[in-house]
Parts: sequence; C-alpha cells; structure tokens
Amino acid sequence: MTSDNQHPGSTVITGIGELVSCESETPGATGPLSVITDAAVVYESGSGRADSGQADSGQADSGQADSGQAGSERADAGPRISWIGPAAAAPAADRQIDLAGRCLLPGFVDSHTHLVYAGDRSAEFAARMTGAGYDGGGIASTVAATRAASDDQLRSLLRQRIEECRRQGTTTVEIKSGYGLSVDDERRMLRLAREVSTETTFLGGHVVPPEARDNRAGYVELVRGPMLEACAPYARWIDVFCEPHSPHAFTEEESRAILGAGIAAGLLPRVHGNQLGPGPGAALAVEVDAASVDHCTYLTAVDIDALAGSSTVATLLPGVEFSTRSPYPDARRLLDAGVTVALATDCNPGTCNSSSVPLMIALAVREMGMTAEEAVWAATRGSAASLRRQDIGRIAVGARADFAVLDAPSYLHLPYRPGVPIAHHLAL
Ligand SMILES: N=CN[C@@H](CCC(=O)O)C(=O)O
Ligand SMILES: [Zn+2]
Repeated sequence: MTSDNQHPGSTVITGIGELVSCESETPGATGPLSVITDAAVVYESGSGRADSGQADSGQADSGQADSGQAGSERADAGPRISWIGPAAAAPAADRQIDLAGRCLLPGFVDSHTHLVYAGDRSAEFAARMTGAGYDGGGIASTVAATRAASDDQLRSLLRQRIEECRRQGTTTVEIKSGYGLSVDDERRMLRLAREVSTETTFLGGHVVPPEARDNRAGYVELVRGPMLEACAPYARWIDVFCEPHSPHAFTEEESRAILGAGIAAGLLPRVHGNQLGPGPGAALAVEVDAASVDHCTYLTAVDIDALAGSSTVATLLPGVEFSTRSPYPDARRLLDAGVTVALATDCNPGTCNSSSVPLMIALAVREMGMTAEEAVWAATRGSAASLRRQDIGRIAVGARADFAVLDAPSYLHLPYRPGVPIAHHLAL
C-alpha cells in the first residue's frame, strides 16, 4: 500500500483471495466473470443512507411514498467503489479490511421475492413432496394470514427476512406485494416493502382473491384502477401472474390489461410467466418490453427466439422447481441462444421458502446446465440487468460498495459446498 492517503473517508479491502468483478459486458450473454487475484478495492463511505433497493434492514425511504417512477438508480449518498487495482499499488486509506484470502464478489441481487407475508404453508409443501400438485390455490391462505396481521407484525417478519438475506450475501432485494389483494392491503404491503427497498413491485394481479371469484372482470378493473392508484406511489414495478394453467391466475388478455394500466401510471413491467406449462407470458413480456419474465420453466423455441431478440431478461427461479418437484428450466438453451439470464430465489411461503442465493447457484449448476461462472454472473450482474440497474451486481469504479464475501478462496465453492453458509454480506 502506498503511504499518502489521497482518499479521506475511504476504506481499502486487502487480502482478497479471488476478486470476482462480474464486469463482462458481453451482449446478451453471461460471459466471463473477470476473476482477478492479488487485487485490492477502495470504497468511499457516504452518509450511510441506503436508497437503492438495498437489503439494509430498513434504512431506505422509511415510510415515504416517493414515486417509484423516479427509478432506483438516482444519486444517493451510499458508499461507492473508487479504486480497483493490484494490491501492491493500493492507495492509503482511512481504514483497512483484510479478507485473509477470502473471495470477494458483488453482493447478490435477489430480483424476485415475496417477503411481505404472514402465515405458514409447510403442510402444503409436505403434501407436494408426497405427490400433490401446485396450481397457485394455496396463495389464498397466505392472503388470509397477511390481511389478519398488523403492520408491526408484518414489519417485524419482513425485517427478519431481510436480515436473513444479508447474512447470506444478498445486498439488493426486490419485493412484491400480492398477498393483500385489496386496495388497503396491497398498499400496506408496498408501504412496508418500501421501508426496506426501492425495488418494490405492485402484484395486485397475483391471483383473483376468493371474494372476487365470481367477478374476475371486476377484480381486473379494481387492480387497474383504484388499487393501482393507491399502490403506484410505493412501487417501481408492476407484475402479473400470467398463467393459463392456473385457474387462479390471469389470462393473456387480463395480464395485458393490467400491465398496460401500470405502464400508463409510470410503473415498469415484469411478468410471472411460463411457470406451470407453455403459455403467453414470455411473449407478452417481450411485447411490453418488460425488464424480466420470471420462472420460464416451460418455454418454446419461439419464446426463446423472441427473448433473444429483446431486452427482456429471463429470470430463473430453481428453488421453485426444487420445492414443487417440477422439471428445471433449460438454462443451457437460453444461454446458447444469447438470452440474458438472471437467477433469483422467489422467496415466498408457497413455492420456495428459501432466501438463499447460494442455493440457487448450486441448483443452477447441478440441475440446469449452467457453469459456475454463468450462475454467479446470473445472480449478480444478470439480476441487476433484470432490475435495469448498472450500479449493483458488479465490482467497478462508481458502482455501489455492495459486497459478498465467502469463507472460501474461490467462487467455485458456491456450488461446490451446497448448503454450507460460506457467503455473507460484507459489513462496511
Ligand atoms: N407463481 C406465482 N407466485 C409465486 C408463488 C406464490 C405462492 O404460492 O404463495 C411464485 O412466484 O412462485
Ligand atoms: Zn414470484
């Protein structure tokens, strides 16, 4: 390290085993990870205000309904990376963090979660493990439990889950509504989610709630009208469960109508699609220039061609296939076609009650034909792309100082040591 400190308020990270920057810009592909050895990283501390979807236990926008339309990459005062280079040339800094040979990666970006809920569906999971199927019907029980919970109960559960994410190396979390399904309960979910992340998604179009089963059209109009109006101030994104194989979810026409209203209100679209069988979700996502179509368990060749020629990311959620005993999506086919692939947990009480991005990486490598490099890229840079973010998911000058550190020398240990808690958020 050089002796003159040119960076007041700075911290230098040394002793890095492998520095995984995820800096590949290969268009439409999960290219090389850019692994550097003998490197050091300097970041400048900001005011400490986390304002961009960080999994920060509650410092973001507490209670403020500042419009999601402003996007989430706006300037904020959080710590930023200011220097990366050979360890021997690292500038002096106010503080030093010595990783003693551990691997440093961008903090994981979990671009698909449903973390605001109450209740427990472990019995539904157990039934599936002995042969029961999944069609989204169990969502109603979470809606009932969530409606019955107080704000304080939901806030406490949410914050415990955010802390669980951070402990496993996740630094940005997208959070959906969708277990309220009334104007007040959807707004409440998003208001609470906005306390901990700006990557908040209005999912009034999750399923038709039990009280509206005889009036689907009326429910769609509620979602597109008063519910959207109440929720838009707390949301950046609009999502819909477009799934003809579920009687509870929405058709192509209903989904198009819901997304169209959200876009007109200034929200950015994303889609739950092609989860339970082939369907219109992926094509609709491309049609509306959605940032992401999520699940992609059943895609046709036409879907894959459409995705490859679009800016829509295919977000794969292998924890869902694991927890619903379903076939895994064909990641290899997507990657070989040039589709940008993201990996996320879908953490929710029904189809995948895991917040572990390292588990998703291990499943992607073991079950979906992804290399370790592709899987780590997909869980960082790919997930950032699915949120249309450049300031996260990479270790680069100017990016947020969001880091995951492994109790291991190499990123290869993520799939190599499944279920072992080696990944952590690096406390700054
Ligand atoms: N598919 C729709 N929604 C969630 C599951 C929600 C639930 O079953 O509670 C998902 O992404 O898998
Ligand atoms: Zn989901």
